[in-house]
Amino acid sequence: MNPSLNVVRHNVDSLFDSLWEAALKTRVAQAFRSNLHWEDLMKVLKHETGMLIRTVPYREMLQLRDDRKDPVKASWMRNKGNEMVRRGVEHFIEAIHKYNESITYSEQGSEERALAYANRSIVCLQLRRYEDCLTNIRLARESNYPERMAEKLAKRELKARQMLQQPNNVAAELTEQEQEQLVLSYPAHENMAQVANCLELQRNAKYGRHVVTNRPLTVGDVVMIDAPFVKLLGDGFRYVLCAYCNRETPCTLIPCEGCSLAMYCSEECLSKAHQQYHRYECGIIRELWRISGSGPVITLRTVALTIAAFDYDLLALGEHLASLDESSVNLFAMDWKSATPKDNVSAVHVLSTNQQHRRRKDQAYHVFVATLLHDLALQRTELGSICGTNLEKRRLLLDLFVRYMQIMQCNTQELASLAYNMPLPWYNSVGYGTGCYPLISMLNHSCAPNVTRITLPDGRCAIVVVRPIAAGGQLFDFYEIHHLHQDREERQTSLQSMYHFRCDCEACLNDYPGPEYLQEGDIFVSNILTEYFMHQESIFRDPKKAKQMMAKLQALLKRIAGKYPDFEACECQQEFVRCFQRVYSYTLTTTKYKMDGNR
Ligand SMILES: C[S@@+](CC[C@H](N)C(=O)[O-])C[C@H]1O[C@@H](n2cnc3c(N)ncnc32)[C@H](O)[C@@H]1O
Repeated sequence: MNPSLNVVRHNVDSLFDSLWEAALKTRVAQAFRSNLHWEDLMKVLKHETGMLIRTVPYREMLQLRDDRKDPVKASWMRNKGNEMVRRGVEHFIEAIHKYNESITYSEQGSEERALAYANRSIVCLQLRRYEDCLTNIRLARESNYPERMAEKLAKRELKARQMLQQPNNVAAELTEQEQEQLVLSYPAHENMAQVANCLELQRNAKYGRHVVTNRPLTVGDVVMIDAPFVKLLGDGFRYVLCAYCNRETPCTLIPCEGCSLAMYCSEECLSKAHQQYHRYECGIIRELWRISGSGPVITLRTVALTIAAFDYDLLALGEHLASLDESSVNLFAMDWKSATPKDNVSAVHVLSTNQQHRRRKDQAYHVFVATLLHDLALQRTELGSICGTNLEKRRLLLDLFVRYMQIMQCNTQELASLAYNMPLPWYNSVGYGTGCYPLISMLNHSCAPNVTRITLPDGRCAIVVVRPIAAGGQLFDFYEIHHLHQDREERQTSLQSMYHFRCDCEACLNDYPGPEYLQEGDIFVSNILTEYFMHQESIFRDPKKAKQMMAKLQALLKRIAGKYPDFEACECQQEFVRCFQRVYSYTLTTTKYKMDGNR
C-alpha cells in the first residue's frame, strides 16, 4: 500500500484510482485470469474490495464528517444573506439562498432559525410576496423568535396584511403557473395508460430491447408519458425547489431536522420523503454528494425505495428477486394499471446493467463505490438497524448497491425545465435533477434522434416525435449527446464509456454537422423562423403565443423534416422543442428574477 494515501485528501474517484494502482489492479487481474463466470468474478471483486477497504482509513482520506446542525454556520450564512439585501446590493434571490442555507444548518426551535425565517420575511416583502412574508413570520414565531424583537415582526406582519388588502396589489411573478395538460396522441395500450398502443417492444442482438412503431408517426405526436421510479434534485437547486415534489418555492422552504441538506415545500412533502426514502439517506446524503456526486446518491435512494416497497423486509425482497426470471419480465406486457410497488421494483431491477460489456476497471470501480456506500449506510443510516448483524441481509444490500449503481449509470435521464438565461433574453433548458423512468429506459440512442423527452411539471416525462418515423421504424432518444452539441469523436468516446456501445447512428455514419453548424445571423428560407427569432422574447413571455408559434413550427417541421440535417430543419426542430417545453414543461422563475435585478 502506498503510504502517501494517508495524507492526501481524496474524493471517491481519486481514492479509487490510487487504490487501483496500488493494489486492486493486480488482485483483479488475478481473478480475471482464472476465467471465472462473471457472477463468481463479481463475488471475488466484492470480497477483494471489502478486504481492501477494511485496511484503508478511507474516512480520514475522504475527510468524512457527520452531518450535524451547526449554529455557527447558520449564523454565518444568515449574515451573508444580510449582506445581499443591503441597499445598493439588493440581490434578493441570492439572499433567499443564503437564508435557506442558514435555516438548514440551524437547530430546531433555535433563535438562529427564527432569525433566518424573519430575515427571509423581509425579502419576501421586498419581492411583494406578502403571503410568503406572513408564512415566514409564522415560522419565525413558532421557532422561538426573541421577545425583544417581537415588535419588528408585528410591524412587518401588519404591512404585509395591508398590502394584501390593496386592490391593485400586483401578484409577484414567482407564482404558480397554469400549465397545459399533455395527453397521448393515440389510444393507450390496454395494460399501459402511459404508452400509445402503436408502440411495441422488440429485442435483437444489436440493440437489445428497443421500441418500434407499427404505424407512421408524425412531428409533434406524443407517444409515451412515463412516471419516474426515483428522482433526485440537482445539487444546485436545493435552496430553490422542494426536494420531494420539485415545486419552485424558495421563499417558504422548510428543512429536514436530521440533515443540513434537504428542504421541502411543506410538512406533507417532508414526511412523505422521510417515509419513502430519506430516512435511509439522511445521515450520509451531504457527504455522499460531496465525495462522489449524484450517482451513489440516486443509487442509495433507489435501494431505499426498493426496500420500502417490501415493507422493509429485506429477506422477502431477496426471495422476490431470487425468484424473478429476468428474461421473462417484459415491461410492455406488464399490467401497469394494477401494478403494485413490488411490480415497479421488478421493472427497475431488469433494466440494463451492461454488466457483460464493462471493463475490469469499470466493474471494480462500481464495486468499490458500492462497498463504501454499503459501509456508510450500515453505520450511519436506518439501514444499519434493518440489517443488524444478519449476513444474508448485509450481502443482499451490497448486491443491490452494485447492481443499481450500474443500472442508474445507463438508465437515468435529466429532469429539465426552462429557465431565463441571460445575457440573451432567452429561455433555455436547464437540468434540475435526474430520474429513472422504466418504460422510457427501453428507448435506444441516436445522435440525430427522432423523439425528444419533455419533463412535465409533475415530474412525469413525455416522449414527443421530432422527425417522422415510418411504420416499423425504431424510436431513438438521445442520451444528452447530440450531433449539434458535440463532434463525432467526442460523442463516440462518451457513449462507449457511459453506455458501452459503439454508436453507428445516421449522424455518426454520415458525419452530420457539429456544434458550429447553427450560428447566429443565419438566413432562413422560411419566414416562420425569421418571425420566431424576431419576436422570441415576447413569445416566451406568453405561453399562449408560445403555443401558436409551436403549431407554426410544427407545421414547418413536418414540411421540411425530410431535408434533415439541412440547417433550417435542425434549427426548426430545436425551436419547436423549446416552444413545446414552454407550453407543457416547467419554467423556473427564480433565475429570471435574478436577472431582472430581483424585482
Ligand atoms: C437505456 S438502455 C436502452 C434499452 C436497452 N437496449 C435494453 O435492452 O435495456 C441503454 C443501453 O442500451 C444500449 N443501446 C442504446 N442505444 C444503442 C444503440 N444505438 N446501439 C446499440 N446499443 C444501444 C446500450 O447498451 C445502452 O447502455
